[in-house]
Amino acid sequence: MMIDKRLLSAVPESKRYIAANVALQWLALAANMVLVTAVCRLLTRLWAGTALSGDLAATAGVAVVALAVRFACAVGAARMSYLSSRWVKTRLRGLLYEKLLRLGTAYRESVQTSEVVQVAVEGVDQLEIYFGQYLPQFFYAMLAPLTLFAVLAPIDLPSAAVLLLCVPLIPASIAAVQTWAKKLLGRYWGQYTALGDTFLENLQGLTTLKIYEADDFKNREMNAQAEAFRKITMRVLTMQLNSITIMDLIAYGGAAAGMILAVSRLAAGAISLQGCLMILLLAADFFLPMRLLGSFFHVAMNGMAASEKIFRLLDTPEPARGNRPAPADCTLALEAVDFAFEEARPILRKVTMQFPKGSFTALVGESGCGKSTVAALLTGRRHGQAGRITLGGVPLGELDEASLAATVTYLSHNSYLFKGTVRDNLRMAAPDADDAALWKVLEQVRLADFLRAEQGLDTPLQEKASNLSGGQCQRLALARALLHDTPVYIFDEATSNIDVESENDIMALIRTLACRKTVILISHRLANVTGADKLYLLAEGRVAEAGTHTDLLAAQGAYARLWNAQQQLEHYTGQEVSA
Ligand SMILES: Nc1ncnc2c1ncn2[C@@H]1O[C@H](COP(=O)(O)OP(=O)(O)OP(=O)(O)O)[C@@H](O)[C@H]1O
Repeated sequence: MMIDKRLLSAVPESKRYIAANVALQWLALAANMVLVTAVCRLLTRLWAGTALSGDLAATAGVAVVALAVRFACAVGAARMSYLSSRWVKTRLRGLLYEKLLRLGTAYRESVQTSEVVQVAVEGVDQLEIYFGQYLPQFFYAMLAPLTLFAVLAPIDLPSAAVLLLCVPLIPASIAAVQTWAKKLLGRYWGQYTALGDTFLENLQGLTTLKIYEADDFKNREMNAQAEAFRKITMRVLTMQLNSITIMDLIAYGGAAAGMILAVSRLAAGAISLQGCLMILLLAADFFLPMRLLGSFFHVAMNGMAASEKIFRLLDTPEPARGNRPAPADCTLALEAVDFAFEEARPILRKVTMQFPKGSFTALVGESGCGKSTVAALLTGRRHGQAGRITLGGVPLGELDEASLAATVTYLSHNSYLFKGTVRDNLRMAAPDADDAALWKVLEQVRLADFLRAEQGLDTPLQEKASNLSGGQCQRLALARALLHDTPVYIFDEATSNIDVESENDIMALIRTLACRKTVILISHRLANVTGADKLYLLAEGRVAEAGTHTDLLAAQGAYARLWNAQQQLEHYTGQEVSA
């Protein structure tokens, strides 16, 4: 009940540090008992007037040694706590990291980024106390009263028995609140991650909120959420404080009961003065370890609530992953694929498409018709609910993920550029590429002149390359994609959000690339796709039309209507500009 076996077995290395910690605390207790015995003997002799001249020096010597041992044990136990905590952090964060890697590119299908951050940082920190302090204290709190009982029982069995029997009242009081506390802490963690989620989102979207003057509204919304979190935090603290007060009452009450009994036994002449003094001085030690355990317990419970989240993440089903290498024939195909984010709202229905090796295919259709979803399926970031998605006839699920990544490069309009230098960002696509190769792709995307005027390949980039323009970011992302040099490229609206000059440059590069690679181009602008070997028009989750630009125009269907509408618009805009 108070020890989570799965948690313990997740970090097996911590067991020996916990054992050493308990042993050191026990040694400190033994030193304390020796000290108390020596002091009590001296006091008794002084009281009786039988003290010898060397008694004081001998007791002082014992005291110095005992205190030195206690100090060394305390330092050692703290070191063991630290080592155990260090293992917990390393191991659990390692497990979480490996899990995310195994979930692969599809990880966001099952977990939210902010939850991963909170669980891996704060959640694991909570477990540091569970392993470093709570677990050693749990075992020591069992051992200490039994040891004291073994020492005091021969002196006076009734007093020692009363003290021992009162000790379990502390864990009993903890158990009484445990079920309730568990529920409360579960809710506390739920609200904590939800608040973190909102905070992260609002922080990322702060500029947008300012532009629309919606920051005040979001502020109130977050205040309400923070207030709810404050309330539940106060409830957790109240619960912990109340429980600590109850434990204190039991601890001091129990010790007092034992002491009163010992004094009355002394008055009745049933025990010696030295025995009575020993019981008086050691009575509190029966309860202190259990009392300390009680105070760690609430932190440990918090850690256990966090561990549920950790295990939920670790238990997230992983997509079936094979280990077959990508075949030489890099023809991609979708056969009768169904896909839905929510069951009630199908996005793709029985979609069949072929992207033969070396071909140039375009996906077009109205916004929201599922073009990017097809791209996500082809790159393994999403998984279809029915049908087959294959590369060279091999289902994607059977392919080794690295091999798929080495075959297909995906470039969207918001590819991630990392903080660092231009070289760092390019090198992640080709770690062995030399500077000449990097400059070559930068020339191709027409970014070289700009970078030469800056600091060349060492030009620093801020987070998300916020110190570059939209067109420059897009060109740099394209340079990185070209450097990756895979047989298949998927461009998903790679020219949206940028100026006409950049768009023309990038489109020219994509067309050149299409002469030697398999290219799949998703574009809302039909003028960009007229040269494609085949066009697929998606509508309402189905392939509505397929063929070359000329075929589809001749068919006079939805594509032709879309084409005419866009032509009219571009012609009209052109006239407006020239007028
Ligand atoms: N993570 C998601 N959860 C739920 N629904 C989603 C999610 N992502 C996309 N959708 C929905 O799936 C549908 C298809 O989205 P998709 O991004 O594939 O469209 P698209 O054709 O690429 O659109 P656009 O041209 O505007 O980029 C949309 O209706 C969208 O609302």
